[in-house]
Amino acid sequence: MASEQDVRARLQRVGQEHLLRFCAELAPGPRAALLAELESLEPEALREHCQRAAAACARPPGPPPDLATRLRPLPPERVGSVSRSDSERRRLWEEEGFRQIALNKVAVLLLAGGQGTRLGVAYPKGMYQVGLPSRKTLYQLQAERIRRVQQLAGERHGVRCTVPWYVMTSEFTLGPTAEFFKQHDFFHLDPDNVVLFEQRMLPVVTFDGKAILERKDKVAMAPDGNGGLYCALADHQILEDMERRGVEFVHVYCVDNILVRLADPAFVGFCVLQGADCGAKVVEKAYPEEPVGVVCQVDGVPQVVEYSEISPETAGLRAPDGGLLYRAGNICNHFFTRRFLREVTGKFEPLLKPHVAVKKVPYVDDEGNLVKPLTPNGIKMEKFVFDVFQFAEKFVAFEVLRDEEFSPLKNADSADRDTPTTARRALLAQHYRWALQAGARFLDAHGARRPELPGEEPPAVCEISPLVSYSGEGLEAYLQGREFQSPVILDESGVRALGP
Ligand SMILES: CC(=O)N[C@H]1[C@@H](OP(=O)(O)O)O[C@H](CO)[C@@H](O)[C@@H]1O
Repeated sequence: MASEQDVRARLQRVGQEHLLRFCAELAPGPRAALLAELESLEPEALREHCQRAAAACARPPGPPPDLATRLRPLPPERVGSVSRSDSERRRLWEEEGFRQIALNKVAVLLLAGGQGTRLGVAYPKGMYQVGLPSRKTLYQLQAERIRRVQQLAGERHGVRCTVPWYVMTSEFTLGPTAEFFKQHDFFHLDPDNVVLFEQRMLPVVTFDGKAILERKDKVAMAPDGNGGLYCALADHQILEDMERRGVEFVHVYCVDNILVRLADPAFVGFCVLQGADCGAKVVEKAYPEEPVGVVCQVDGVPQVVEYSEISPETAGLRAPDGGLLYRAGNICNHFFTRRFLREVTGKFEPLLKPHVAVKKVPYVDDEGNLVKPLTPNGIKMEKFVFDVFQFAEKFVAFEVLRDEEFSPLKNADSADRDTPTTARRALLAQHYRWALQAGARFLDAHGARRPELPGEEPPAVCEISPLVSYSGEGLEAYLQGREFQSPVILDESGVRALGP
């Protein structure tokens, strides 16, 4: 290990020696930990990172002034739509997706390095359970959807097949996620097919370009954004692992959407049949200020303009049909060919521009007191996973129905939207719809039929295990013509009424 002197000299060279200002008073353990942490920061990279952060932050906030004139919606020929296509076309997409899954060519990759700050929990978001009757967590729902889609593809093609699950974690989420998966026996997936890997962390920087100490013995670090994926793929030889397994197509998604369809055969099939190397699932934006990125074109090149980087005027523009002009809302579900990912990691990654997020970051002041700032004081630099769309040879978007596929968990229940309550409702409303379509009827406590028009809360609670149905299929056998008293759970062992 390098001596304090060496570390100090390196930091002095790049104007960051303040990071050692409490070193002398630390006990040997914390002191060694701090020196090890500082030694791992390459001085020139640290200098560049800090300067870049301060410079980026000094630029006027908001979108570049000419962005609005360079922006266009995606041309219709690049967009496939579930609602605007006939059932035969949808069947063809799905069939192709299942075929690729059965050939073991499809993997899913979860972006799970985030800290869940808005949700207000200290553990990984995937471990959150939104209060479903089954108490299942997001991770469990996802694992079970993988199992089901493997089973469906396998049955169609008379094979056993695997959809490997790659999980990108960060320093914050790796330990607890690995532990949680073990505790739950990988939700009955083969642990060999669940690959956890870690994204990089970057120092958080003050407005004048100094890395922040969050404790006397620790630099404030933050994950490098979900676009840290591309460095992490290279750091951990994930593409080589995919190649060994014969994976050609990767469905990348973020952890917080309770309705996410892992390895969605329709989406995968659509992208494959289009010959796309890169694709994004979108839903129609609900309202101009909705915090979702818009998938569009800038100077004719496909891109996502993030909600934090679009002006309210542009977001509110209307198309001739009265809908939003920029209506393709990004739901963080992306399709990539392995070949494209290889190109990105090998060639394009350094061209991705980091985005600036200004946050309140706890720090130690010059006297060594821990301060929780009331106003933002720290710059986090993050790359965005979708910033690679510009490099695609053929980019396509796939529009799906919000009620069926998008209900993200972003905020605590004190907020109006995207909360545990809205996520739970969205899932239960979907399952209620599926049950009705499959011919179930629900009775109230007095044996009377419940009205069948879902309001905010579905009129009956019916939770369907992903192991029974992935997207509403196969339910008639259990439900056709049967009457149930709410609440009901339908899992592998059949329909189970829950006690009062
Ligand atoms: C960098 C990135 O991927 N941003 C995504 C992602 O944003 P969050 O800041 O994680 O909420 O999820 C949104 C959908 O839930 C999507 O609309 C947005 O574009």
